Amino acid sequence: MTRLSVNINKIATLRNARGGNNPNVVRVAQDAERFGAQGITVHPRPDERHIRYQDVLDLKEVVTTEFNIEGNPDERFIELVKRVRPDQVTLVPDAPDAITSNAGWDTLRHADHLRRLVDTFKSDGIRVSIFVDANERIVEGAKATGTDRIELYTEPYAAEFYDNREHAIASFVQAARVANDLGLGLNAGHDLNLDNLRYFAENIPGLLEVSIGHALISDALYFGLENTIQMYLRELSNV
Ligand SMILES: CC(=O)[C@@H](O)[C@H](O)COP(=O)(O)O
Ligand SMILES: NCC(=O)COP(=O)(O)O
Repeated sequence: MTRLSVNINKIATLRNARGGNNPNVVRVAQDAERFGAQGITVHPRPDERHIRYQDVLDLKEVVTTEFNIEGNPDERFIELVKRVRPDQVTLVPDAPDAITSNAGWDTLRHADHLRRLVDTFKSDGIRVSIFVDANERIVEGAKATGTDRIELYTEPYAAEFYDNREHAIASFVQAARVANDLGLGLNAGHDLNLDNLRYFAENIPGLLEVSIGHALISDALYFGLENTIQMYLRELSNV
């Protein structure tokens, strides 16, 4: 079974546009759970352009499903995650000025750094996932850090999906097989949507979780949040 974690960054983007508290990020998280989300994901960035560090503290008080905090592990992020102790932390190597996440870790080059991070979070009982490209050697490198899971960066899959889905997914299937063989848990995310989700989930062995934000929140403008979450869950059913 593949679980759906709803990324609520874009709710905070909308809230921040006016400086008030509408929409209310905490309330949306609670509603998303009520509508069937099996997890809540947030990605605080140093400029707090969407999720603020205070949001993460507030969400910790109310989230009852899996709480997943993603981000680049700078000092402030590490301190926040260790204070909040979410169910899962996902380490993402994006630069502070990146518009959005645009690559996974080079787990070979940053092996020592990642090993230390994995140790520090695991010693607090936090499950660790490392954001990676679909590349066998990179997955093997992730295993060597001691991480519990990896999250496959799915933007290249999403970008090629409409032209050639078999080709788009091939490297992801291979990377997933390696992860399965190594006993690494498997998550995935970035640019997954109602068109490409089922094909991905049906073809990736051992896919435990997808985190979806941008497309899901955009779809909610048309279909409403409750319907939209149900539509995404339907794409994940019977896979
Ligand atoms: C790690 C990942 O792929 C997502 O967290 C994505 O980066 C969403 O972040 P933004 O909402 O800031 O684009
Ligand atoms: N980890 C990926 C995520 O949380 C959401 O990414 P996106 O759906 O906003 O591209």
